[in-house]
Amino acid sequence: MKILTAAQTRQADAATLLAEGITSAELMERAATAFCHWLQKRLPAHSQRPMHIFCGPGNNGGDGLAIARQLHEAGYQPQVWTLPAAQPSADFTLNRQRLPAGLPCHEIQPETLPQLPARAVVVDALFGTGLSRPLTGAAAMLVKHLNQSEATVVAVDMPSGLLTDAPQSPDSLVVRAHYTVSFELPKLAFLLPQNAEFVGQWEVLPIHLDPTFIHNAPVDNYFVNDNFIRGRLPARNKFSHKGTFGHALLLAGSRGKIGASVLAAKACLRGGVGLLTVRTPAVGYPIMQVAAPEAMALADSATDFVTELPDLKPYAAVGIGPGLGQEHATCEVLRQLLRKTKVPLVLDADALNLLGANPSLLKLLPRESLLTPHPKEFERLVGKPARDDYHRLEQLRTFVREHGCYCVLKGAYTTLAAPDGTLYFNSTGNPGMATGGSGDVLTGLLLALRADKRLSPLDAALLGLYAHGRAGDQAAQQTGEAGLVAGDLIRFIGPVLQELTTPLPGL
Ligand SMILES: NC(=O)C1=CN([C@@H]2O[C@H](COP(=O)(O)OP(=O)(O)OC[C@H]3O[C@@H](n4cnc5c(N)ncnc54)[C@H](OP(=O)(O)O)[C@@H]3O)[C@@H](O)[C@H]2O)[C@@H](O)CC1
Ligand SMILES: [K+]
Repeated sequence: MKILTAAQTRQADAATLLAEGITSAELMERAATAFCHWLQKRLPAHSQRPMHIFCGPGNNGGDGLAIARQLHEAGYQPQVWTLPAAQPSADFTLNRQRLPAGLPCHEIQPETLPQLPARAVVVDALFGTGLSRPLTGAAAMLVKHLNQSEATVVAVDMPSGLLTDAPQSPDSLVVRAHYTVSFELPKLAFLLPQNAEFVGQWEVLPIHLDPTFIHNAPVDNYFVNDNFIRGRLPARNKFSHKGTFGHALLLAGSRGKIGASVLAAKACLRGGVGLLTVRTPAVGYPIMQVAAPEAMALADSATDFVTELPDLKPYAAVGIGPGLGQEHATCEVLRQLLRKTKVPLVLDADALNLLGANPSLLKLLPRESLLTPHPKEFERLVGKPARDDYHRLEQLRTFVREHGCYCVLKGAYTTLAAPDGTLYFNSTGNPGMATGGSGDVLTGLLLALRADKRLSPLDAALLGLYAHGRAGDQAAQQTGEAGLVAGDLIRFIGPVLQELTTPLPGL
């Protein structure tokens, strides 16, 4: 799914009117109907909860007025509140005129703000994608009032006050919505942690914007949902052999952190790798042999950490990092690996910390390497903290362009950056996965997919992120989010990959 900017959303709106020969009021009606269906499914008219619909002067407010009329027709008893405005939009004015006589509509004044008890439902249709500056005056006062109330707040398209694809100044007022019901495509603002308190739980409803416009729109950001992933994982050919799926090498583990290497190894095996060899410090050798008998273990001559790089000839891909430690000798192994490898690399955890601490190593990074930092590791890699989440995304784009690599920034919407700077926001996963070892599982899975000769680097990375999150979602259904441990993810990898495998075309 593409993520359009606010300006592109306006263009998509115009293109749809042209392509379908409809008026903007008709498209607004479509959006309002989609919203009302969403609400009606969750809140029946007979619930009798007080409902207040707050409308701004533009088309977001127009949506609010159309929503009010449709809900009124469906048996709800909403009250409408409009902001005083010199020049409301044409579709606002039209829908204002269309309000039935029996539907109360008030202009908002400081002294006439309604009481909003906990039972009340607020529909926030003040501002959407057309917001152009911070809220002031009556709008600011109203948003403060909404945020102080205990009512349930549902935002139309955007929580009012939030910009679609740029940061607003830190002291800006923004509606804290419990739900944001948006149209057609997700907005960048929904995917960033700093906006979570405003956006709440979000959903996008189709309103059938012009598919040709969307198809041709150049974008920097994608949302990776099921549709986007389908078709990327080919079915296994009956005559395929171990070589097709590659022989992977994993360099991982140190005393006290052999578990990380075991988790990564098991995930790699379940990710479908042909063969797996694990370089482990001697202390990990018997553990690996027992815990993952399908993997071959190569014991290092050092007891506690990895000090030797094996001959790289047999391998289709190399993963390094989980539980590795940051000993000087291990750092030298990483340096040699970066110098010598001719196959794809997956770098995680301490491998990234070593890169961050030794910038000369970064210069050796082979093109198309795949790095999987969490925000703190990423900060160490780039050497300075981000001002905010938008700045972090810019840092990410700059980093991958500079190093010609793929970088996975782990978080609620784990973000893959491709070497050209395009960002892909993953949709799967849950907070239960914020637990030790979850990243090691991801590294193992990505290693398996990078060793699979049938997959492009981009497809391998996208599939890995998506399948990892989906395995987490399936595991959490059984364990609950709090009870989820990283090892639970592993047994869901196989079934999830099976689900994502492209079936034969139907007859
Ligand atoms: N695109 C689509 O596909 C579809 C879009 N639809 C809906 O349209 C919405 C976008 O509508 P929109 O463009 O009219 O913008 P909107 O957010 O209502 O605000 C603009 C108005 O507010 C004003 N204003 C701005 N900031 C302000 C401030 N801080 N304080 C005070 N005023 C401020 C601004 O004035 P100006 O900046 O011109 O001075 C202008 O008057 C979109 O979110 C969705 O809900 C659906 O109906 C159908 C499909
Ligand atoms: K809104």
